[in-house]
Amino acid sequence: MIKIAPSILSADFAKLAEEVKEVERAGADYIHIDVMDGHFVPNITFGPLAVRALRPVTELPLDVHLMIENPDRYIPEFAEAGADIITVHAEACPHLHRTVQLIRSHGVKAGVVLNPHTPPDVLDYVIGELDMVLIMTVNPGFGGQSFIREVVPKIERTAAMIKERGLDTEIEVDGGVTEDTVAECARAGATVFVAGSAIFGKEDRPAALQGIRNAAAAALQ
Ligand SMILES: O=C(CO)[C@H](O)[C@H](O)COP(=O)(O)O
Repeated sequence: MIKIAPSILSADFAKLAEEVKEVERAGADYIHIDVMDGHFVPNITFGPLAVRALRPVTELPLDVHLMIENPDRYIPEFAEAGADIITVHAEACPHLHRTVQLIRSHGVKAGVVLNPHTPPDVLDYVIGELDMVLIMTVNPGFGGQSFIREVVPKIERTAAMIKERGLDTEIEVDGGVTEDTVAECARAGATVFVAGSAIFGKEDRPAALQGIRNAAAAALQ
């Protein structure tokens, strides 16, 4: 099952609702919202108010990626704003298990994000609590960066860990995902593909989204 999660970081912020509706009509599975605080990453984007504003715009799950320090401070607000999935960076959470429990206590799906340099071993004692693992294939902070191919074996290792334990945790990949790079991620075991510039940077968004989905599907045949 292949899921496509357009990242609104590359959308036109002046017409965000229309952009979200367009990718929903085009068959997107999740709306990926990149929350950046200017501390954990050097960029600033959306807060809970943006999630709240987008909630009535779409029926799709809102996949909220927190690239922030001290996420525990804001998880309740993002949950109340309408997030369906909240992912937090392992690198930002000294008490990762507690943070995951906090997300789940709000009835929201929980995920952990790994930066390109972070080994999957950090998931060892928490993976059973996770709905999603998000593997970054760029250093977080900006859209439009080049795919870091060295990360692909980490997708394979994570997929093997999930399979060995009989879990159904989703593996999402984020960063530089295009028609050209999605195949190797799919073959490695990823099932959810975040794409920002490869969708919103294109004139024909439905064709771009379908192109990524087709390339992932073809890789699995
Ligand atoms: O988390 C992210 C960056 O930190 C993003 O989701 C990223 O914006 C994806 O964009 P692109 O597909 O253009 O690489």
